[in-house]
Amino acid sequence: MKKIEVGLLGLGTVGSGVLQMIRNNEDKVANVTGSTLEVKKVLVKHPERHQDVQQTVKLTTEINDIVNDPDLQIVVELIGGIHPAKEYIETALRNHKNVVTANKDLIATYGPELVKLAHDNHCDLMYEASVAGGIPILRTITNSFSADKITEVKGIVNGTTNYILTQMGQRGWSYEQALTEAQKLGFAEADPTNDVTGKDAAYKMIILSQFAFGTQLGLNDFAVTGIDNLSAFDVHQASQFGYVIKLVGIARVIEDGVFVEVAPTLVPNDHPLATINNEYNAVMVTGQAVGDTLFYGPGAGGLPTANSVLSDITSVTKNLVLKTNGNFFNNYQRRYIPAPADEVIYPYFLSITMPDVPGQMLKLTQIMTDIDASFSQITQTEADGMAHVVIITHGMNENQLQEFKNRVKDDSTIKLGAAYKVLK
Ligand SMILES: NC(=O)C1=CN([C@@H]2O[C@H](COP(=O)(O)OP(=O)(O)OC[C@H]3O[C@@H](n4cnc5c(N)ncnc54)[C@H](OP(=O)(O)O)[C@@H]3O)[C@@H](O)[C@H]2O)C=CC1
Ligand SMILES: N[C@@H](CC=O)C(=O)O
Ligand code: NA
Repeated sequence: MKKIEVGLLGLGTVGSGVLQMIRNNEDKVANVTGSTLEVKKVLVKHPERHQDVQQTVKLTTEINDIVNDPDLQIVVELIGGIHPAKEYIETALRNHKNVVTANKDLIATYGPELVKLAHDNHCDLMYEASVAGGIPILRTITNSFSADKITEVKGIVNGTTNYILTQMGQRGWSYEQALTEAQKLGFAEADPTNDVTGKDAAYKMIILSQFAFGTQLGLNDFAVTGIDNLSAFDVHQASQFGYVIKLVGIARVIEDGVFVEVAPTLVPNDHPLATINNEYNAVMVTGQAVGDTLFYGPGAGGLPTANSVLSDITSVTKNLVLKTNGNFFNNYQRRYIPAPADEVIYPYFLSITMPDVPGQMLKLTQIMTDIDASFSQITQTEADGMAHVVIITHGMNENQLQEFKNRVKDDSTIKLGAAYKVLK
């Protein structure tokens, strides 16, 4: 049986999982692909931290040991971040090595140019693990929705923030305590800023939009809000109304355009996304023909993510056996047109502080009336002479919301704390 040699870049949470899975599932991989897999070399930064594997695999700190090794046919990039991962992948592709990566930062930012480089060199470039860790979502969209018109992809695509929100809500942990635990468990990025600010989820929505709608978005094309400013008060108020706040990514076809956003969002308690807890993710794909479908699984963690990496490695291996490498992982392409703001309509959760004096509520009601918006639910609590008013509106479009924000900004007595979309 043919042997395929693999070079691994990175031996952290995911890299260790990949090494373990290749070794533990040797027979099945051989059976499925018609070829055996061997990890020949692993690139690390701190070899002294990996003494446990030093007897069984060659560790190196020199990238050229891997990208210039003529025997290696697959390079698996699991170091993360843009640089030097980008340069390492480029060299590997130029040297005709097939590449598998879990790096959403890189694919969301430089995907098209890396895809072209792979294609020009007749190599595969696959990245199933870059979105929603262990959920096989990219291959599902590209293969199983190939003919249906996808109208919306939305979901929880960051494990760290979902873990933090769950632990804060269910166990009363502080934000810091929950984040520290998510880091210990290997869910968070090396620098968790991207997780908590929503950037990691935004990268994943960029990739999901490529697969679902063929669009090539950049981070500046849509609004991204993380959970780093989410207040415990708002979480509590939302729960009083029968909602849970989740960090949700939405990519939805509206008219001829696509609306994309990542933000804390109110999810009704009986909505499937409300039940997704801890590091688990869920992606809801709606197709014109199929209707709603839901894909659920661990969004972070070593072995679950390694499983997605292995699905790519075995696909590349099958292509090597059949000599069919060099096809696009996803080849749907369409020009991105932003959705018209007046057609992006959602109810909103508005959290407002204002002096607890006569006439204030009238002012707020007047602003809502002026912008032609209306209340669906409203509560008021008082503390220290201030009224904290929480409103759930009826559907408002983005222009109305902006007008509301402008009007509130112009009124020195009314302070808008949060404006979150509400899912139905
Ligand atoms: N963790 C998760 O749950 C998920 C992660 N991902 C993605 O997978 C990738 C890897 O993540 P993860 O395993 O968590 O990351 P880790 O931080 O756990 O591991 C990174 C590994 O890369 C090595 N490394 C980092 N920089 C360099 C460098 N310049 N040269 C050589 N080696 C380097 C480190 O070496 P050393 O150990 O010697 O320091 C380490 O072994 C990232 O792109 C991440 O976004 C995707 C889905 C889920
Ligand atoms: N840090 C990411 C890891 C997977 O992509 C997350 O928490 O989801
Ligand atoms: Na995936």
